[in-house]
Amino acid sequence: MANRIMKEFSIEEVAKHNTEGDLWIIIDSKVYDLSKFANLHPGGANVLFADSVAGKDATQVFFGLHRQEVLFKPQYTRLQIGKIQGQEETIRPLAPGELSQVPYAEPTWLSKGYYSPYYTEGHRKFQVAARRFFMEVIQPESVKCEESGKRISQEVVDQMSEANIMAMRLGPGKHLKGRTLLGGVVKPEEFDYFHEGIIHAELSRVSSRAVVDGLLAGLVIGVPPILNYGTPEVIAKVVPDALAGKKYVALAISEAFAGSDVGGLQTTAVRDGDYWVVTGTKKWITNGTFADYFTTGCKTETGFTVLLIERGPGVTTKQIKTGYSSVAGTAYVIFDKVRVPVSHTLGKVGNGMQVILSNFNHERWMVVATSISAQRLVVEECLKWSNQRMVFGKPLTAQAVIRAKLAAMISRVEACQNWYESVTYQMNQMSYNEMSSKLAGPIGLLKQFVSRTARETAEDATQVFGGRALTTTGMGKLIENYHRTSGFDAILAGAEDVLGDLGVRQALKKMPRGARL
Ligand code: HEM
Repeated sequence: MANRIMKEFSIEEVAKHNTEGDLWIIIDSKVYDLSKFANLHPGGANVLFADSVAGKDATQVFFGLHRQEVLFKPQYTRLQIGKIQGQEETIRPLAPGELSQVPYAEPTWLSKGYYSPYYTEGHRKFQVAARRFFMEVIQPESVKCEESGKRISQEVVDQMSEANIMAMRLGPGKHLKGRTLLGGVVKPEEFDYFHEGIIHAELSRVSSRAVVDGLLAGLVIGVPPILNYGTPEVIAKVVPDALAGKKYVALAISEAFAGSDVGGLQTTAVRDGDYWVVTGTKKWITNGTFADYFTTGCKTETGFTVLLIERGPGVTTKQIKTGYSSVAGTAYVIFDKVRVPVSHTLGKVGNGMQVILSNFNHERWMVVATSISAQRLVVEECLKWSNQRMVFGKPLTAQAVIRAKLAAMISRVEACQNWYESVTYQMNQMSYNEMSSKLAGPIGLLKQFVSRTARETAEDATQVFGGRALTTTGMGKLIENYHRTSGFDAILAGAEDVLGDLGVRQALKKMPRGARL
């Protein structure tokens, strides 16, 4: 539309076209001819013939009922026949990479005029490139997959692997060596956890909760145990293909018998010469429906052991219907006497708990990063909506009760963000082992806090949006999705209460023996 030369009309001229069969309206300085469209309008024809709409400037009423993206759909863009003389549009979508100017819609470090002790100009450049990539490549795919429930397309996986998104989602480390990250905007040796957090945040900003998981979250949690505990042969066989998007990996720990209680698992692996024979079931396995490899927690004679199981004879996966879209590929996995080479043992036999626990920190921190970004988007949606929505002749923000909800939402997301940044800074300074011993507790507490505030914000946002928050399409569609799925973060990667308890138990272990009042 920007390239088309627009005819200019006066307000008086538009006003003459106000009848059935000859209907024009103005939205944000643009003139639309709805004469033929009226009978196709999803909201019905008669609402368009109202005196306050037909031939008039309908900007306010339009934005009380539609998201701006409606106007940018090609079939509706075509309805524009010109613009009003002397007026310019004020409402436009953000360009790829552009920051939102809505207060609190971006973290402080991205807000003009504010400072950060953690983020550098390099992080900022990286963020711009990441936002552009996620808006251009991932957002359209997210909308498509969320609707169809189909897994992410191979074309998008290929683009992600070309930009090395999957490799970056695993965090800093040797696996980045020699890779060109997002077109070279950051060098592998400079890449830190703040960079990685940006990837998670930008992904979550453009994707529904299910798509965040569908975009290969299984790999993010399933590959680190291979990288950290696999033999060089196993790493060479699996990791390059996984990071190139040619093979898919899932982490298979939880079972119907045991979720956060890893000690209660019942999948068994019994030695038979150079093989393990694995029998058991796994539940809630993200990306499991399409995974080629399963990083699997098993009970062995001498304790808990992690094995890498390749899809093959004896491995069956079934899709589980969940409260979010099947794009995440959540699976029930059955291992029926599966023969697994002993060389596919990750770490020492009986030492599986360490393999899994050390991985949990990164997974939980990632959930925190994605969850905060989603929460922030909800704050932005609520600020915009309550500002534009007119009730009893005033914006919704004229109601003190709405402002109080906004205050609570903003405070929660800012608290989460600041705690997250402080933990991320610690991660940047610590070795992997140091992180395991010093940050398991704080990350558990942080995740508990973030998933709780997420659900409180989901409740508040639903009240702010009212009935619109109950439908999967239209004004409140993001809020509906968030309200339905924000609880996932309170369960996946460790149940909220268990994580809070972990944090306290870790603190109690470190209490000085002589601590007294
Ligand atoms: C270019 C002009 C317009 C287009 C392309 C358009 C398009 C649409 C679309 C696609 C929907 C389905 C819901 C959604 O996706 O948001 C819708 C719903 C609706 N539209 Fe329009 N519309 C236009 C103008 C108007 C105007 C001026 C009014 C003024 C009364 C209006 C009233 C409604 C109503 C009442 C609904 C139902 C909303 C709901 O279910 O919550 N539309 N419109």
